[in-house]
Amino acid sequence: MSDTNDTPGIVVTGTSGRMGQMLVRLILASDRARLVGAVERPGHAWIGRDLGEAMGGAPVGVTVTDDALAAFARAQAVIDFTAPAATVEFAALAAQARAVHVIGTTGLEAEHLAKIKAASRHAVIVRAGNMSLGVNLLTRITRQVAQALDADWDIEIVEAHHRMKVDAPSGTALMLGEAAAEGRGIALADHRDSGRDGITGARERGDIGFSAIRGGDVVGEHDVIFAADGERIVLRHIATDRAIFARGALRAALWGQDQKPGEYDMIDVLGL
Ligand SMILES: NC(=O)C1=CN([C@@H]2O[C@H](COP(=O)(O)OP(=O)(O)OC[C@H]3O[C@@H](n4cnc5c(N)ncnc54)[C@H](OP(=O)(O)O)[C@@H]3O)[C@@H](O)[C@H]2O)C=CC1
Ligand SMILES: O=C(O)C1=N[C@H](C(=O)O)C[C@H](O)C1
Repeated sequence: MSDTNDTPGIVVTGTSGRMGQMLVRLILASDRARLVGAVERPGHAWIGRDLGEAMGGAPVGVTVTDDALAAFARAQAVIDFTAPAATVEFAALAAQARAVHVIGTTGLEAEHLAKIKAASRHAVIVRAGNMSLGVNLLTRITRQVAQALDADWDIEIVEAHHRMKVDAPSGTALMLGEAAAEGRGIALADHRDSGRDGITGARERGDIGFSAIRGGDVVGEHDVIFAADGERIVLRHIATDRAIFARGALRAALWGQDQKPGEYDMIDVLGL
């Protein structure tokens, strides 16, 4: 049963996480959406508590639950920055509840993506490895530059993130790699070179290389390097505040209200 208030009701999953807390604050401050649910995994210390109090502030009237389906059934959208196994489960439940599912989770593999695609037959899913305007614009620029240059220009993607990040290459790096491959007219899967270590041999012409740095509290930095003999082009995005991802996700949740079931990305949302 849906809530009757005019603005879309939103459930945030993984509310105790870095992105979860950022999303909660953004939605509570928004006059375009309402927070109607907060989901954590069974056994989490926040279950049964008021979300605001669990976050160390004033009560907000939303009790943290592990019953995702019941929460989703009261919502028009679910914003989900958690982990691959949880996201696949949430995709099926959001589809059952006919709620828009905004997926920011990265590290998704083919088996996860297939299940998300299946769920998108019944509901709107917006998924992107990076929800910021800047990075999505950078994917467009990357595609354009890759299209203009031939394989004499080696493409390398270097990313840096905080010490707690669990997946590599980052979702953003893969988005940028896909954009470069598209511009060059090749399949990334056939030319991806990540995790160099030891006697690797010389670089394969036409490959797209990935390197990952992990340390400190880096929010997210990405360089797309086009390196030729005698010159180099570097396209760079630096995130200094996770609010850019949260704002993009909320925008996607609102945009998704008017769409037909299917799988979308931030390029669709932003109209880039
Ligand atoms: N697309 C984008 O723009 C961005 C994507 N991300 C991605 O979002 C994801 C989360 O990042 P971040 O917030 O930094 O990570 P955190 O580890 O801080 O947060 C993840 C949260 O999800 C929770 N969670 C995991 N499994 C479940 C479950 N089954 N049910 C409910 N909650 C669950 C975790 O709880 P617990 O601690 O109990 O495991 C945790 O609270 C990552 O994949 C990251 O790469 C991050 C920023 C931007
Ligand atoms: O885990 C993070 O923090 C981030 N993850 C996303 C990614 O994998 O690219 C987006 C952003 O860079 C922050």
